[in-house]
Amino acid sequence: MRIGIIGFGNMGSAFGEGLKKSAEVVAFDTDASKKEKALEMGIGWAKDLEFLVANSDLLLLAVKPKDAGKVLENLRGKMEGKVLVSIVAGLSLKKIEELLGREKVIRCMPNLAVAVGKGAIAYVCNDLVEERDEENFKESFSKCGSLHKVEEGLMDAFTALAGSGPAFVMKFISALCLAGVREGFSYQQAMDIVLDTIEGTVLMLRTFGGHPEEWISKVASPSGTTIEGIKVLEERSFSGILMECIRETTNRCKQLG
Ligand SMILES: NC(=O)C1=CN([C@@H]2O[C@H](COP(=O)(O)OP(=O)(O)OC[C@H]3O[C@@H](n4cnc5c(N)ncnc54)[C@H](O)[C@@H]3O)[C@@H](O)[C@H]2O)C=CC1
Ligand SMILES: O=C(O)[C@@H]1CCC=N1
Repeated sequence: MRIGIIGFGNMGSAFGEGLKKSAEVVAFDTDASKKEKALEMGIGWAKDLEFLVANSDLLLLAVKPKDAGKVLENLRGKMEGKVLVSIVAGLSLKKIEELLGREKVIRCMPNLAVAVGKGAIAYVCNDLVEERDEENFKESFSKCGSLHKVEEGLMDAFTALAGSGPAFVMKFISALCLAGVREGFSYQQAMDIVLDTIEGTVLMLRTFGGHPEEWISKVASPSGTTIEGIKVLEERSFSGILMECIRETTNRCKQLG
């Protein structure tokens, strides 16, 4: 399988790391300075878009929303039945087909954790994508994280929860680290403690299952320490704030469409 990455920025290069494990990967970017990083990663470099398309079986569109339209118009009539996978936030299958023409398209929403093979990746196929196309997609992209086939109507919410998710998790981690510093740890000590606690908590939930609120009751001893912290989170509407965060992120994604 030969995969051509259009746009070798944050996401294009992150995907390159995972996709090269099971496919021959070539990249193209209008910013030639990205070439060095691609070659260092063992990824080929195409001198132009036409060369990339001619030497790929599947194309990954990894440019910003503002740049996607002109790329798709440049690809029009050149796909030769190949699959286009778009990770552009808010860009619907319908809009892609308006720009590209009636071609095989998979709308995909990953997150940056594809860089370490632990991405959360949603996808939806248009009606022209055949079973073998989807299998080829899953074979390569499953090397970059967990795949979630979703209805296109949930893609904007997935973008908010998972696509933007690493930024919200990093904000949570940063706040806990600062809290640790406030109590007397160095920042590095606090980060080590926080990351161990989050990693252990995730593993506990994935290993034993159950509902997060059940786990909170296992940790919060009667009249103990934890419940004082939970009280602050409830009083300051921690859950409500996160719901609004995801709602506004989802709405912005809809606006991009
Ligand atoms: N950053 C993230 O965590 C996520 C981003 N996305 C989506 O991925 C897409 C890319 O995002 P990033 O990688 O963060 O952006 P980026 O700005 O880091 O990378 C985009 C790359 O596209 C290149 N480019 C621009 N016009 C081009 C053209 N005509 N032909 C070839 N290359 C061109 C730019 O030079 C740049 O290197 C966006 O549509 C974004 O919505 C999706 C999920 C997560
Ligand atoms: O912030 C953005 O628009 C992109 C899409 C999802 C994550 N980053």
